[in-house]
Amino acid sequence: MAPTLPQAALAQDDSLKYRRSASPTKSGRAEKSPRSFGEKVQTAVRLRPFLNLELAKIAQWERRSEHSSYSCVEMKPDGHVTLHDPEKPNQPGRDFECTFAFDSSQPQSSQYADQSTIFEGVGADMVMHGTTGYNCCLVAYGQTGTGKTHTVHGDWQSHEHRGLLPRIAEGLFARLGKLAEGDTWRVRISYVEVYKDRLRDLLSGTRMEYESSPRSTKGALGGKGLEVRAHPEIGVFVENLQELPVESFRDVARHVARGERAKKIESTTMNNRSSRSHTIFSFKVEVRGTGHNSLSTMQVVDLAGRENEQTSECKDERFRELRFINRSLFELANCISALCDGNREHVPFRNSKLTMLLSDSLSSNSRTTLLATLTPSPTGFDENMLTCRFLESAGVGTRTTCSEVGEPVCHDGLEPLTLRLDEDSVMCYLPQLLESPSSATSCYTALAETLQRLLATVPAPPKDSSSENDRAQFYGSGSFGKGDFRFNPRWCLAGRALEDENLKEVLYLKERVEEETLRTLQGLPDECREVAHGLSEQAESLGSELEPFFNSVLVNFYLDGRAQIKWHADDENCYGPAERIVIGSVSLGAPRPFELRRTPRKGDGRNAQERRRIWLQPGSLLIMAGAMQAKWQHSLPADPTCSTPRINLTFRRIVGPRRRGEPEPSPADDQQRPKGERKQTAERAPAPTCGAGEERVVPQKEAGRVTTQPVANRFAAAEVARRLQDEIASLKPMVVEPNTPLADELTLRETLLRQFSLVWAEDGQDHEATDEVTLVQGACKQVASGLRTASETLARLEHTNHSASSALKQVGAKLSTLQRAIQAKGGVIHEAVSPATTARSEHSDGGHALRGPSGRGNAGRRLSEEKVAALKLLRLT
Ligand SMILES: Nc1ncnc2c1ncn2[C@@H]1O[C@H](COP(=O)(O)OP(=O)(O)OP(=O)(O)O)[C@@H](O)[C@H]1O
Ligand SMILES: O=C(O)CCC(=O)C(=O)O
Ligand SMILES: [Fe+2]
Repeated sequence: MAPTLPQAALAQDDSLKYRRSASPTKSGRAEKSPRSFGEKVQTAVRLRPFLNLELAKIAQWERRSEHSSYSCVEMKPDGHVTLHDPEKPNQPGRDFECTFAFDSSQPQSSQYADQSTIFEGVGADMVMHGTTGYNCCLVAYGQTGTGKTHTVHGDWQSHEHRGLLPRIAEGLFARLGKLAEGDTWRVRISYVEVYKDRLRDLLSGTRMEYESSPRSTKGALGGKGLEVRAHPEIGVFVENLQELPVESFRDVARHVARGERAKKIESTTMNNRSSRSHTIFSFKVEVRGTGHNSLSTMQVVDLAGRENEQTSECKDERFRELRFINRSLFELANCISALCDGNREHVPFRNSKLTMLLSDSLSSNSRTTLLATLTPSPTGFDENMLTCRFLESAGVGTRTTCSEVGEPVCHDGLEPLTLRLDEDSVMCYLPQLLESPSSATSCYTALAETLQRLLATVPAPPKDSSSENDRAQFYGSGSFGKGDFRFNPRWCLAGRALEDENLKEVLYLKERVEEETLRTLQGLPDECREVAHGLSEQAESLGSELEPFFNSVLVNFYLDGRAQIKWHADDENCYGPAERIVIGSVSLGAPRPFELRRTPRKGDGRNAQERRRIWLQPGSLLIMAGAMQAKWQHSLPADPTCSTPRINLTFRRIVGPRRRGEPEPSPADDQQRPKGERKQTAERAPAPTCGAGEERVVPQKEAGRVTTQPVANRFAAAEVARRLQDEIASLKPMVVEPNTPLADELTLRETLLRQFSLVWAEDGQDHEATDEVTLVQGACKQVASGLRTASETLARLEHTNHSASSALKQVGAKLSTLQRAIQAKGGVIHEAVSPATTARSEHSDGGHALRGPSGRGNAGRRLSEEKVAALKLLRLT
């Protein structure tokens, strides 16, 4: 049965097109061409049948009639695959397109793709390319137990059940046998295993054990150490790896059988013969003929299977292996993202042995096939989604990740780490803040439950995967009073009312973080303590009973690996001088990488930056101290291999608001930053701001109790506008007739939105820095009229409507900034609607309006009770 091919692939002889685009060099190595990665990569998906264990599970569901249809994957013609979320049976499913979609789920079906179908689809081409001087590479990728090894190897002994590799070997020798008379050929093979980021030669013939040190270059006892090297002429190679000459399929089979015995295979709950290592099998094919010589490499890669670290039942050594597997797959995904992003100069191949080994195949003009394996089991839906997204990212390639340059120093061990980043910046990492991994899990579960409950009360985020969705999707901040904690969820600037929450998990974590931060900072080596000036003094105040050291926390909720936070520093003025900010960051849920780079300076080349990466484990504590926020930036990059949520809590100390007279960063300052920096910084989830527009000096003690702070920045503006727009969009279909209550509400919200746009449009301008009093006046008038309309809107909307009142609070914050700005420039604040004035009006509770120096104001306008109430509210902020 032929594989299902998209029309595009049928329309042309793709192999011919490929051949024309790159010619083999004299040395046989294909030249680099401008061909983009997405173009030279083909993607294939193979769906395996249900396994007995899975069928048993389905039998259980059937009894409880929970599921009406079983397979979560639908294979369609033309390379289309649809994944159905078993939890949402009424939704249409998510479509993916690839070059080949092989359906091996039902052996009886006429569509059934057996081993020979797979070879015809993706293997035969490789043989053709390999014997005509082109490099090619096939990478089998997928969740553990989905059939990668079955597809790559199958049963070598059986003609019918042989997998791709034996079929490629067969095809290769068959083709070489048909070369013209006089042509000669030579084939050498190698077989290397990457286990826990260490290499082993599977053909070396010795029964090998790994050395204990992961950094050792000696991969095996009894054999020479293997190391990946890069050579400008010959490319990437493995030093000391054997390349054995072979002349027939039988030779290859014999060597592979021996290698397979040495391979790291263990039984896990997901697969009783699970590959715990990645293996790369290479054929080097040299052909010498009259008029042409060629040399090419064909690689067949059987990756170890990805598995969810949160749900995995793997323990001890199996779990440690799993972490290495997932990390290296993350690096592979990162490289593929970088390759797809045509603008990226650097691909982070050096971050793992696996990616280094594949770098030539992926980056030179080699033909790459990514073959992903899927399970039909509904329990595998999430993992299938990740697998398909991985393929999609290779095909579409718009994702950007942040680990593009430099050589990060990685830390993913379990031992504590203290890094003196430079003369006065220190970072300490404790992989386990809580007593045990299980207490981290239960803390995560409890907190996640509350956050999910809060999320359920606000509008869902937009479905698209636009850049808006690319950062932490939910955040909140809170502060600590005496023995309690108030949390303000902030996913909901224009959403429904949310009760403040006293999250006891946060209180508990805070106690642990303070204790550990104190201990860690006091225990720093002298030279670190001294250079990180202010640390000892700060550490002392940690012990004070009167005042907690950390008086605020920012909570980020990352739904899955797509949510990310781009490069930034937590250097808002409210934390005090950037040279001495201490932040304690707790991670719960999915492990994610965290990256550091020096704050870019003007003129820095893209590769100039020093970088670090550490993996933040669930239950870990990262302390950033000294001048770190002044000299370094951090980011939490997207992780295409992560499907589960993560919660991060950064405990901070707010020491006061933006200092008096200090201007907001002007667009001119912004221009000094390297390109690309501005947008990223603006887009990050805001820290618990102390009110960018607010100048009231908050006494230190009071700072701990400030719970609601206006978020006066462009991010918030965009967010408000977007939320309102979303709401309007969701209301529109419901409005059947004009003059209905819903239609009225819609109109009101639209008005509110317009007002916001006006108000916030001003936000990018630096009112304080300019001498243009008129500018301030203009803005002031806008705000006043925005306030008026918003108040009227509030009056007509439900009194308790949180969206309107929180929106008003922000308008209010803006208003008071402008009031002060006008005063500073000699303008006149006209308390036009003083209590005395309003006493003459029907609703005489007081209120005020604002006038610019021109004297034209809103005096005398009657204010409704609601508006007055709203204004009172505003004055509290
Ligand atoms: N297409 C298929 N037809 C029949 N059985 C299959 C198919 N694919 C996989 N299987 C069976 O599923 C089980 C798991 O397959 P396999 O070991 O190849 O998975 P894997 O993806 O390599 O797993 P890991 O990553 O853990 O090594 C095996 O018992 C295998 O025989
Ligand atoms: O999630 C993290 O680990 C980092 C969060 C962060 O940097 C921030 O919120 O400022
Ligand atoms: Fe941060």
